[in-house]
Amino acid sequence: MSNTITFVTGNANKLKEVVSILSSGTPSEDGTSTVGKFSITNKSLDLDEVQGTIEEVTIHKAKSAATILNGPVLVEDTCLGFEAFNDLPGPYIKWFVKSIGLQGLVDMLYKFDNKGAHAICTFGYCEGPNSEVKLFQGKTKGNIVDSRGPTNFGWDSIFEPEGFDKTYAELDKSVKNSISHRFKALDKLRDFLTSQ
Ligand SMILES: O=P(O)(O)OP(=O)(O)OP(=O)(O)OC[C@H]1O[C@@H](n2cnc3c(O)ncnc32)[C@H](O)[C@@H]1O
Ligand SMILES: [Mg+2]
Repeated sequence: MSNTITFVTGNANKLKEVVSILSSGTPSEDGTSTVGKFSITNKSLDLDEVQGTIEEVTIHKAKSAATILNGPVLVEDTCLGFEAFNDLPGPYIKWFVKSIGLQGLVDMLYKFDNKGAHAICTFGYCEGPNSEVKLFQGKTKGNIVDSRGPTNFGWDSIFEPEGFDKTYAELDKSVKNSISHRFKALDKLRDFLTSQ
């Protein structure tokens, strides 16, 4: 089995965070990271996303990527769910951001006192087209607030993680990358890969 895993994503900001977290802040120049015996490289592809739970969406993404690339792949799907909405939009958050914007998301919670939200990141690792997909999930709780900070990465500017008075967008990248949903999921993935 090849020791090179391809991280497949169409999102440059995700990729930056993954490389930075896996290389503990000092990424190699070509964006490749090393975890245990594995070298993680990347490819930008927009994979089809099915409807379903975050697990189903991630498994489908991983299988599609492993089939297209015919080798070991890593994919990731990110959810943002509101407590007042029984964890919706969840895996559909991307389409909500696109269609109603950040202010629209804030307005969805206008009538509710509970502004609680969960950011969930799920990595799917698949060794090849006929292999099972292994999932690694991380969750960070926070609150939805009026947009503060740069708005270049998804819903970062309206999510204030619990225990902080800054949004993800206002926090130093190194701080976000030490508490985020993505960091927690990568911690589990790193444990798995280093034990292989
Ligand atoms: O190709 P993939 O990896 O699927 O990249 P994507 O941008 O389509 O990402 P998702 O399908 O996982 O959708 C997640 C949405 O949440 C956004 N997002 C993901 N991680 C985020 C983070 O850490 N902070 C803020 N927004 C984030 C992202 O921009 C999307 O709008
Ligand atoms: Mg996507």
